[in-house]
Amino acid sequence: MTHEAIITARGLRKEFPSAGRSPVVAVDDVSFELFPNECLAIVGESGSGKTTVARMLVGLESVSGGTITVHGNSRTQGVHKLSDRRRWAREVQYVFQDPYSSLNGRQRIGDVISSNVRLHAAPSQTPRQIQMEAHEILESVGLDSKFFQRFPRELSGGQRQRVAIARALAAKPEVIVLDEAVAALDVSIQAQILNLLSDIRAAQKVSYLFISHDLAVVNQISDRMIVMEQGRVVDSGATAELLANPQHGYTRALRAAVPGPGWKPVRRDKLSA
Ligand SMILES: Nc1ncnc2c1ncn2[C@@H]1O[C@H](COP(=O)(O)OP(=O)(O)OP(=O)(O)O)[C@@H](O)[C@H]1O
Repeated sequence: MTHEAIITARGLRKEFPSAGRSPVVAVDDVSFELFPNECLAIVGESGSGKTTVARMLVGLESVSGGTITVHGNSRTQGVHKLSDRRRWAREVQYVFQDPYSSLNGRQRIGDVISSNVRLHAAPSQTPRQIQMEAHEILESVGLDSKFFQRFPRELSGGQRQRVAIARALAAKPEVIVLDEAVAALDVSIQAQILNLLSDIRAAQKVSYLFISHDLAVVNQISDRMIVMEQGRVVDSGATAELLANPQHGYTRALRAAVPGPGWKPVRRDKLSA
């Protein structure tokens, strides 16, 4: 891991207006860094502000205070030019929680992927090369050529989430934000997707900002984590250490709430994935 962060958030703040009352402070003084090829988890219960942080990063929400930069370039002001939008998209892609609503039902899977490849392709790339690349990307997420002609409704939840990951990869991003990306899936399918994400990270040197309320999942995939409660970061550190020895009462409470007999943190160096 080099020491130059890709993403740097400093004192990030988000207020939402609330009719007749003082604004809701969804994110309050949040700071973190994301380094190349690492997986940083943002953990917290529903409403703690995780998604709002991610939405500010990708420009889906304005920033009320503080800064968020990618390679030192501010994302606080938003972008207007198409070329800047494309650059932002190449830097950071977003995979949403719900694989059922995040894909356009009328678009074939092949088109979902090839349209994103095309958007970020070099001008010299031919349509045939773009098609081939789209096939390769689908293959890399475990979906063979027969999926190219299919529609989202013909796929399972896990397969759809593979498509959503493939669509993100088509932009060749440096960072993928995974926002509760396995939360809607059965536990066995979750494990397959987490393994896939680990394989992709090993092969492609991509970084993940992995948003989740589920410490068992975070334990499997992330190197470091920050814990959010009511908009603030209350705990942070290496995932295995923090889960073994949570510093903050809130992290201890989250940790204690993880279901399953004999649940214990797994050291990353003992993980096979
Ligand atoms: N557009 C909005 N307008 C007003 N309040 C909002 C808006 N979006 C989020 N909030 C509020 O901001 C707070 C943080 O929400 P956020 O969705 O970021 O939390 P979260 O930790 O991601 O939870 P979840 O996993 O349920 O999405 C909540 O109190 C939420 O109600």
